[in-house]
Amino acid sequence: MEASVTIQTRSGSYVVTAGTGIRKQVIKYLPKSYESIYIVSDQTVADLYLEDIKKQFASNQVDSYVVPSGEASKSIDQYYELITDALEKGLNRHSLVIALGGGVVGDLVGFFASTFMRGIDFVQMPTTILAHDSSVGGKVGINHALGKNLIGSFYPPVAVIYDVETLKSLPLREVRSGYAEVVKHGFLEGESFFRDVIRADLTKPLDERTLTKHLLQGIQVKAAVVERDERESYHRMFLNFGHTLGHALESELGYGTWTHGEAVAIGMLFALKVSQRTFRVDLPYEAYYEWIKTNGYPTVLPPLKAESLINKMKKDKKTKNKQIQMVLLKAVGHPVIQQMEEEFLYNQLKDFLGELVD
Ligand SMILES: NC(=O)c1ccc[n+]([C@@H]2O[C@H](COP(=O)([O-])OP(=O)(O)OC[C@H]3O[C@@H](n4cnc5c(N)ncnc54)[C@H](O)[C@@H]3O)[C@@H](O)[C@H]2O)c1
Ligand SMILES: O=C(O)C(=O)C[C@@H](O)[C@H](O)[C@H](O)COP(=O)(O)O
Ligand SMILES: [Zn+2]
Repeated sequence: MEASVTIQTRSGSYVVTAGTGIRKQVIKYLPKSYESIYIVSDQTVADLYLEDIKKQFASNQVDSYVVPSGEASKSIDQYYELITDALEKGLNRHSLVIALGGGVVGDLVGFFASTFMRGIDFVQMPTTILAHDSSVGGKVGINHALGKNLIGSFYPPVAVIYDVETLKSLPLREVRSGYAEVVKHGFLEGESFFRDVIRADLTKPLDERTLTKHLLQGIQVKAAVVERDERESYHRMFLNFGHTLGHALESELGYGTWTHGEAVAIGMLFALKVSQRTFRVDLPYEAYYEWIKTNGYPTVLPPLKAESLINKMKKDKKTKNKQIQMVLLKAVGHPVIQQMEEEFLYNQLKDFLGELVD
């Protein structure tokens, strides 16, 4: 199986190829040849797949660097260490950087590539379900103690090489986490995709055809938005559905305590509730809540202060005129950007946290 989607934006175009076993033919998907190759991965992924990629290049042409697995690697310290290592190894503007891993590696390495010598080419080689989202669209960056992804840039890769075979080694927690972004794409696209996604039973081994179909549908939803509004002047904000609270939770709980997908899953539940109360519409809140519970997403929160979360939400990049903006739904497939009145939002959040606390 192999399928490709071309992403065409004002800043250029690149091809996303998804297929089984394609990590073993990297050179086939590169847009040109390079003086040297620098592969960056995390420890877990490197142990599993780094050698498969490395051995495709001459030994005097390829170098690699391995970062610790997990969200904590999206840090300014890790970024600086990467720059130092690359300088020591003699990387230059004729080199190619390969980000082999999930969203953490993709975001960190993409940001490194965007700033190293004012920018060198990089390729995304996603290895998680979640990275069907993170590897496409060119958002790269790292975290700050005050908020998620607050340091970053828009820097598209020159290619995305997505070997879906690597997803077989993902632990259940990461399958769940990745599916949160798949269901997000369903909420944004419409009833049919959404209903199809929440039919998935993540606790059982995933049917490869269904998984690949969901990933490609998700990539297409994302590609269409990115092509329309790469730099997020308006429509791209829709891709932030569930993220205003989700990012605040990640930061407030401590990066890596909850996965990105777990936090976004709860963020979407909250966004559905707020949407229903704001627009007096009937959304599939119960069906979605049931799906996340049955599939083992965390639905019980440790005690958290609504006030602290609201302060984190104010640091969100969508904030305008000091007012929090959330992505809400008028219907499945009909997202809107809504300026939130602070007292209303605070009360909604307080109620919501009360319902989810142990
Ligand atoms: N740039 C974007 O558009 C965008 C979009 C969505 C999410 N993100 C970011 O992505 C990050 C989350 O990405 P993630 O969920 O992929 O996390 P991740 O990169 O930390 O990977 C999750 C875990 O799975 C392990 N892993 C990765 N691939 C594996 C494989 N094939 N087999 C076994 N283990 C494997 C990793 O070592 C890690 O421990 C967050 O920082 C989030 O903010 C960015
Ligand atoms: O690509 C986008 O745009 C998204 O919002 C996708 C999100 O899933 C992703 O988590 C992204 O990193 C969030 O972007 P941010 O600008 O809010 O940090
Ligand atoms: Zn996300």
